[in-house]
Amino acid sequence: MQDSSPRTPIIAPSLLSCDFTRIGDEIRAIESEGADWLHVDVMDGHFVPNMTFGPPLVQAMKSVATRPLDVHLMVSNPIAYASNYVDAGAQVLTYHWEAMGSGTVRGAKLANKAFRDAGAPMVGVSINPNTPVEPLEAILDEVDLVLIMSVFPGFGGQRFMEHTLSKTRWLREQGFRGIVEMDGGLNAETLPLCAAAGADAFVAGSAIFGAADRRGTIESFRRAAVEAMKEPISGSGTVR
Ligand SMILES: O=C(CO)[C@H](O)[C@H](O)COP(=O)(O)O
Ligand SMILES: [Fe+2]
Repeated sequence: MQDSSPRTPIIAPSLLSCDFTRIGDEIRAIESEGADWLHVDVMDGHFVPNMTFGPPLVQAMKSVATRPLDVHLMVSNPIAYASNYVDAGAQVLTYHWEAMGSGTVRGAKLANKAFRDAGAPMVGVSINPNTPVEPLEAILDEVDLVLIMSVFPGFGGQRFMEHTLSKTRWLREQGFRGIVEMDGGLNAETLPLCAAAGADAFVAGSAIFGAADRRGTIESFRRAAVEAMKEPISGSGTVR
């Protein structure tokens, strides 16, 4: 089944690439430059080899943000921290499939329930580039968003992995009506491929915060996504 409802692009700059010494100013600026969501990469030094934002810092971000905080938990025990991040202000709270019982339907169902019970306004599940998407079929009716990682999680500035596009297409082929978000290596060349494959939320860190003209970059990303979304979902675009 194909979903033919119109999709609206969500551009989500990743704060991982902002200037941490001026994070409040960076949030205000990127919102005024057109960000729809603020993507917040939470890393625990265990699930991924990097560490970033704890709940107090996310709460501080929330105190200046007017746009939804899209919190991507790259942590080994997401259930233990769900209520902390909801209380801190996460609007979208996403865990990793691989973190739950090494990737099981039972584990994911536990996380979905725990996140709902914690009061998460939107619940998301994410998969790494080497994790198959098909097992998620059993939980698609329980989540608001699926985040397809197009790089291995842990660091910004990596190269987009083209094979991940087929997972986005597969989700739409199943008739998944929630948000499909892609994250990692998105830029002017790769973002339209994600949109054409069926994604509607686009995370970009280095391509936005590293741009001389952030407003123009966000605008051009949005235009490219709108254009790509006009076509039926198909094809397997190539990346040079
Ligand atoms: O989840 C992430 C890394 O684990 C980031 O959201 C992602 O890497 C964004 O950075 P860039 O756009 O520079 O690839
Ligand atoms: Fe992320």
